[in-house]
Amino acid sequence: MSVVDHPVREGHCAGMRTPAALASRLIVEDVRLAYGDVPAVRGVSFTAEPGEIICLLGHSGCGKTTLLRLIAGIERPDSGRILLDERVLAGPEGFVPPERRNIGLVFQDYALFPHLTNLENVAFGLRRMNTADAEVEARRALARVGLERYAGEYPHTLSGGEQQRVALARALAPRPGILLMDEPFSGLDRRLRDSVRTETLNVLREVRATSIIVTHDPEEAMRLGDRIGLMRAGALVQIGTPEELYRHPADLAAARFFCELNEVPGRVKAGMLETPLGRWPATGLAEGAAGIAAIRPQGVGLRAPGAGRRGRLVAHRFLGELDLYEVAVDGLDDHLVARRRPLAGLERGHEVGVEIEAAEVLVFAAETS
Ligand SMILES: Nc1ncnc2c1ncn2[C@@H]1O[C@H](COP(=O)(O)OP(=O)(O)OP(=O)(O)O)[C@@H](O)[C@H]1O
Repeated sequence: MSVVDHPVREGHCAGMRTPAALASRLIVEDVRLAYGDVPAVRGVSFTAEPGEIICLLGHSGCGKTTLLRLIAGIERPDSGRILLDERVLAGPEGFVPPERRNIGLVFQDYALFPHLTNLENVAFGLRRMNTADAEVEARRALARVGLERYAGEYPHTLSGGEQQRVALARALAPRPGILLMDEPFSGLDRRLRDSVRTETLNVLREVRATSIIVTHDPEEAMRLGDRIGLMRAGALVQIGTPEELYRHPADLAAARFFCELNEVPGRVKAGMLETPLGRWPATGLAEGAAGIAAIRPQGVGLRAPGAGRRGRLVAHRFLGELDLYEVAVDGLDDHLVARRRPLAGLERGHEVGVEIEAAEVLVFAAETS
C-alpha cells in the first residue's frame, strides 16, 4: 500500500497552529488470518487507547507484520473485527480499503520517492489539498522532525536516520488517526538507532499519535511502548506495560524474552518449588509438579566462602558496569550466571558463597515439550 494515499481529515485547515495527529482508539477483536494452512494471526484482541504507543514484539514469523497489515487494510481478516473509534474497518459488516482508513504507515526501508525532494515526498500525502496549503503543511511536518532546512534536497543526500524522519513526517502530515510502524529503526546502525528512536518518540508524544510499532527487539519495545504486546505463533501471549511484562511474564518463554535466565529445575512440595538452590513460592502449580526457578543473573549474589551455597568461580568476563561471572554450584548440573559489579580479588578457581535474591526469582511450570 502506498503510504501517501491517505485522505486529509475533514475540517483540516492549513492555518492551524499546532498540526497534530487526531488520535483514535483502535480496537482489534478476535482477528484471525491464515495463509493456506499457515495460521499467521490466531484470534488476536486488544485495544490501543488514543495517543497510546503499543509495541508488537516477537520473534521472526510470529505474525507481527501480518497483524499490522490487517490493521492497515492490506490484508482482510478471515474472521474478527477491526475498529477505529466507532468505525468498523474490517469485519462481517464490511471492509474499508487502505486508502480510506486514515492510517499512516512507516516502513523499515522508508519507501521515499528518490526523484522527489523531501518536501515533495511529504506533500505527496497531502495532494487532496491545494498545492499552496499542502506545501505549508508539509513544511510544518518537516519542521516537526527537525528537517525543514533540507526541504529542497533529495532523500539520497540524507543519512539513514534523517530519511527515517522524512518518512515519519510524510506519514504524520495527513494527521492520521493511527500510525503503524514496521521495524522502523532496524535499518539504522546502533549508534544512530538510539538517537533516531528518541527523536521519534518525542515526535509521537508531541503529536499524541496512537501508534503501533512492530519490533523484534525487547529493549526497543521497553524504551518505546506504553504497553508491549508479546506475540508468539500468531497469538498475543501477553499485553501490558514494560514493567508488567518484565516483572510478571505470562510464562517461561515470555520471561526469557526480556532477560537471560538461570533455569533451575525443581519439584513442588507444600506449595513451594524445592530446588538445590533454595525454595520459592510455587503459586498456581500443583503439588508434586515439576517446575523451573528462573533466576535473573543480577539476583545471583556472590559472597565470601561460607555464606549461602558453596560455589567455585569458573569464568569471569569484564563487561564494564556489571561483569559476568560463571559459577559452578554444588548440586547443580549447569553453571550459574551472575551479573555483578566487578569484585576485586575474585579470580577463576576461587571459592565463593552463592546467595539468591528472592525478588529476582520467577517460578514457572516446567515446559512439557
Ligand atoms: N504472503 C504470505 N503468504 C504465505 N505465508 C505468509 C505470508 N506472509 C506471512 N506468511 C507466514 O505467516 C507467518 C507470520 O508472518 P509475519 O511476517 O507476520 O511474521 P513476523 O512476526 O512479522 O516476522 P518477521 O519479523 O520476520 O517479519 C509466518 O509463518 C510467515 O511465513
